[in-house]
Amino acid sequence: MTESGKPLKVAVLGCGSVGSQVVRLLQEQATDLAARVGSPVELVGVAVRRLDAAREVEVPEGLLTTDAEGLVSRGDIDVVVEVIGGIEPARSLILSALEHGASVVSANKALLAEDGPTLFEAAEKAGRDLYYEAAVAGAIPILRPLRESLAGDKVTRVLGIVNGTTNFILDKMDTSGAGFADALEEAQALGYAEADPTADVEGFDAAAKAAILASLAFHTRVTDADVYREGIAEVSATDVASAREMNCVVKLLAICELREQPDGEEAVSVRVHPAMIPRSHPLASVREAYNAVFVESEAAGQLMFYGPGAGGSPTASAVLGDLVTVARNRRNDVRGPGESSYADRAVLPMGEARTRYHVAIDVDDRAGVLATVATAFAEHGVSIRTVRQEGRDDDAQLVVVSHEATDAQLSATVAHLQGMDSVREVSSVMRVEGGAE
Ligand SMILES: NC(=O)C1=CN([C@@H]2O[C@H](COP(=O)(O)OP(=O)(O)OC[C@H]3O[C@@H](n4cnc5c(N)ncnc54)[C@H](O)[C@@H]3O)[C@@H](O)[C@H]2O)C=CC1
Ligand SMILES: N[C@@H](CC=O)C(=O)O
Ligand code: NA
Repeated sequence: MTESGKPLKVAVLGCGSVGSQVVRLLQEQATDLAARVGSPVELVGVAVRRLDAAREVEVPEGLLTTDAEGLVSRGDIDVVVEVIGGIEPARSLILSALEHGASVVSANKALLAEDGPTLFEAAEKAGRDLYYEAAVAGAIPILRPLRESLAGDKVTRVLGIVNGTTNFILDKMDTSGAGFADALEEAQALGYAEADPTADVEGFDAAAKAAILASLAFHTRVTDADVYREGIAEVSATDVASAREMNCVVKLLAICELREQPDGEEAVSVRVHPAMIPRSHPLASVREAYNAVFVESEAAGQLMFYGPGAGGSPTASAVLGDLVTVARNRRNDVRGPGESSYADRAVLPMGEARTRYHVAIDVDDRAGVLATVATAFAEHGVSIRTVRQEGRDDDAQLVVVSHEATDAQLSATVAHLQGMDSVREVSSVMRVEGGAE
């Protein structure tokens, strides 16, 4: 056991947006952190790519190094904070830190979603902690509640707005009627969206977070490769207006569900895509670049976690929370809860996901067309909840909202519709989530 009073040594890898704020908080909160941990928390090294780069924080003399591997393998480091991002060298550095006896705190959703099990097994073998609260929804405490507070309950569903950039864009489209391209431009001008917004806009960032959420919620291993993903680039101003007419709003959702199979086994379904949700749903009120995660569990019912999902300082708050936890554990020579994957559940293909659908179909405006469209839905077992028709000279648009069906049933229906003479185009298909059937 580390003696009371003996400093716990912390190394930070990366001094960018998050790392600089971690370094700042470690310095500014040193007295409180020592009191909370029970020993001083001493920053002993900060690995950077370039010593002469401009930084948002002043790093004390002699702590900067470009030799990250040398820092994590010193052998006397208690906690390594990895805020470099990306797969390599972050993975090798975390593995080396664990092998050399350090516990690890990381914000690296991409790495945890792609190769979490390798890291969890290394932490287990080393008898050290690996915590990553900042990796999902930034400052919002969601991973610890799933791992610890809800450990005695059964989580059945997690619905998350876990990407601030796309939420900002969709919110702009909803409030101003802007198209996707204009809203993206505004997000970039305000610094929310990166110059290359692919990871956010195409849903890769949210899919990584969905994999991490599903793994913790359902005690099983889910990687980003298991997650069905669609981004928001195809969401049109018309889709957003259509949602508005139904008193809904379009959000990019990470949806993790526990599904009972016909054989009684439970499997998981994990998907990220734009969806309409009723304006009365708590997630509909999540505006601008905020994040929120809505959790449904058997005993607790419905819970909502809300706050800033990104930004250097909010993300550093989550990193520091983990740091205090693992530092306390080091001081007491114990480990906190590690990976829980005992349930070993299958991940269902997207075709087996069940939800409702909003389908806009451009058709010839003549007698019998509505009946043939309804027949196409019926033939694939998709029950229609409502139909609305808007006439335009000799053509019309039918807007069909279905009851729950599988994605495979809906895809077959759309293919059928597209082959019909009276159908000019299936102009939009959007899933509808978060409401009563
Ligand atoms: N910025 C945010 O709002 C959030 C970030 N995260 C995660 O936090 C991590 C860090 O993100 P940011 O700080 O935004 O990125 P950033 O790009 O601002 O900072 C990363 C820093 O690591 C440095 N670096 C890269 N390779 C290095 C190496 N081999 N040795 C030493 N330093 C190296 C870079 O020079 C850069 O300064 C990522 O995993 C990201 O996904 C998570 C939640 C929110
Ligand atoms: N790019 C992400 C920030 C980090 O998780 C977002 O827009 O939410
Ligand atoms: Na978080």
